[in-house]
Amino acid sequence: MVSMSSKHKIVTTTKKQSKSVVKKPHPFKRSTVHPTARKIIRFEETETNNAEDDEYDGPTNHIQNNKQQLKLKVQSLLKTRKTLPVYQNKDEIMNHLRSNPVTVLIGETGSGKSTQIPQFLLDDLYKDKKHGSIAVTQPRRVAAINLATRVAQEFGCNLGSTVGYSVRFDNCTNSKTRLKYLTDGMLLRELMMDRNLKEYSVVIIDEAHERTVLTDLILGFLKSLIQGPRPDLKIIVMSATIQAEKFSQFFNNAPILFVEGRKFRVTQYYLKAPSDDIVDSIIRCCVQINQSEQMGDILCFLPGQEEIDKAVTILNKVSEVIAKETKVPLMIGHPLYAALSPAQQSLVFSPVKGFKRKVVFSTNIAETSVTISGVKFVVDSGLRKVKVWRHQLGLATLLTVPISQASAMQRSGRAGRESEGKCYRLYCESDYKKLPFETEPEIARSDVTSPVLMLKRYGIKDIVNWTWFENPGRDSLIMGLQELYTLAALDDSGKITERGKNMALLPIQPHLSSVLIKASESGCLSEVIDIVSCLSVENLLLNPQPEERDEVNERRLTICNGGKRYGDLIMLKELFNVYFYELDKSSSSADERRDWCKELCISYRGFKNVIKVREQLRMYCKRLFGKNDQDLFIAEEGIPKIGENKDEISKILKCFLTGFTKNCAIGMPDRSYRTVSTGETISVHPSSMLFSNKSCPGIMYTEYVFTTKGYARNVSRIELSWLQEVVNNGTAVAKQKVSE
Ligand SMILES: Nc1ncnc2c1ncn2[C@@H]1O[C@H](COP(=O)(O)OP(=O)(O)OP(=O)(O)O)[C@@H](O)[C@H]1O
Repeated sequence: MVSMSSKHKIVTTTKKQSKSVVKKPHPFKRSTVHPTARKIIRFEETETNNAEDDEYDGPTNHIQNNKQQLKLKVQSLLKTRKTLPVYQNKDEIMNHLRSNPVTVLIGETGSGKSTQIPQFLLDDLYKDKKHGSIAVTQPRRVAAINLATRVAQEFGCNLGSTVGYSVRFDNCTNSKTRLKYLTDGMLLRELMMDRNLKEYSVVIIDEAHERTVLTDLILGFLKSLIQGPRPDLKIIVMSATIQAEKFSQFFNNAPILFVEGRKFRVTQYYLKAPSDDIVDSIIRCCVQINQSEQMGDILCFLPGQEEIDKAVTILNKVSEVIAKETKVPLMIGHPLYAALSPAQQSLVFSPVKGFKRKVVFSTNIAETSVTISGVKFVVDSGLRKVKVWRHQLGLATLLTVPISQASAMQRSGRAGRESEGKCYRLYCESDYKKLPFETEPEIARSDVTSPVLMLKRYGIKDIVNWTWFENPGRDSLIMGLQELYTLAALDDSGKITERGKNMALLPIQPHLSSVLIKASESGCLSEVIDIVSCLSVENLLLNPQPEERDEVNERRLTICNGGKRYGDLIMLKELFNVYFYELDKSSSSADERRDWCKELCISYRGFKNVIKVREQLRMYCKRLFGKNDQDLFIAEEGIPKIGENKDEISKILKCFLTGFTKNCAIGMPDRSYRTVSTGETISVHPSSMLFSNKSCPGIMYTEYVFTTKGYARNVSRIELSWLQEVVNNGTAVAKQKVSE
């Protein structure tokens, strides 16, 4: 059914049939794990369309190679497409989109918004021989890649030709691409290069309800574009939940189009009593599903990498034993989180063969837009990790918090993509009702330094009164401006400097960008790129089990002479050198490298990612700083022994100090550390090389975590004179930029 918001008349309706669901006793109830789980929500089901297959009405001239194969795939997928509520209402939807410059489109999960609407628009572009392309933004890279892959198949082209994607460090498009799925960060980057987005005739903001900082920023930019230089740009804001009014009001009461109906029902089950060990509960739930349910894969949502890695290890061990003893499918656990390489992430999409059941343990990166073919069951811990920025202190804290109801719906929606599904919520129904309805917009709890830099790069003078979708507040903006001034990205009059412009073009946070820029001036770019690459990969160094910690630290210390004295940044460089120069470049086998990583409790996959990020950063730096290979690779003659070179180390650490001046603490006579920004006491995290070194005059850290108290992570030893030198230099740079 397609209808306009209550303010508007209903355009058209198709028949909808509500089926009552017969309540059968469910094995979940008999479980030793969740004896009290019960079914409480029924989902309505829309009537499926049994219409005859039409001829595919898309253009045919885009099919280039392997034509026959692509065509066969198109035809088979067309059958599925036609059952989607969005496809069934194609004409009404397209009439509406054609006649409105901005539309807010609301549809249930799985109704076909993300895959179908862009294709209808693409057909229109071809039919009407129009110029321009279509951009579809996604909050996450996994979703962008997954959708582009699927849509290329449905459309009948090779991925990266007519349909492609662009995510950080991976661009799969060519000059013929007309439909591009891209992360919102990439669209913002394009905006920095092409102010009016000339390339596009349509921009679709998908999953707008996620309200990431970057989505909010794009909404603001789009509004100023259609009110200014691009009145012709068509904008579609797509969302699965009911924040519709807010989006509509922002775009001067743009019409809201509701596409009702989901294809498959998902039944929810709740616990009667809350569980306190979420990993244990999730494993038990999987075992129970495996024993009592029909074939079908399982998707589990956990808050973070640590819980996921633990769950994968336990499940794979348990599963082997159970499968030997009883006649149940062998469960194969797979992790899915942002820090994995794209190749590792893509493994979760491969089907498992034989009498096996795939169990994917994911963070919320699989929560929206992603379809993992074969998944019939979702198990939801109800938790997620968020970074909360305390702008008064200039510190970010990582917290595990309950999700919103909207997130819970999205998560359960992943079970009903190809057939009816079941969602097991590992919390009580009463707790579900207490959850906030929507996820709090990220901008309300984030550091806005990076967004402010983008706005400045774009030429916005009055940041406070810009077309914010949600204004982050004066205090937060002023903190962002101050931070940029400290980084010499802005001059005294608040204008962006050349340094600031370069910082905005690098695909990393402003603090790290400023470190790279300083390194390019100091002649240690190559070394600093290596360290920044390590820092850009989440959880490269894994947390050893408490009983192994001393042993692992001892092993790390043996390799890292410099790290022992100067801390974690130098240790990263030393580890990188061994991995890259001694293992990766020599003929060491993958197994040898894996074993080396295991001994030191380092993520092997993480290191492979580091190498890729490093390549990309080198490319950016070459372009930006006009460095040639010799400048960049000068340190590579022989195996650099960074730990023995004091001057080199101080040069490197001073570069980091330019980006992290605020993240420093001074050693006190009682051997505690006090932060330079607020005077608070801060402790060195036990995971740091400097944990038991109590004699540093000062420390610099790239991360702050708050658990029972404030901890500095990624800690380096600094001399207080360096701090003075860097602060003085910073002021001099700012002054010089003003006089220029
Ligand atoms: N990679 C895929 N593999 C198998 N089926 C897929 C895939 N991608 C999409 N589909 C099918 O197309 C349907 C519509 O997907 P689409 O992403 O367009 O829905 P949506 O309305 O955008 O939902 P959501 O907002 O939850 O992502 C899915 O329910 C599924 O049946």
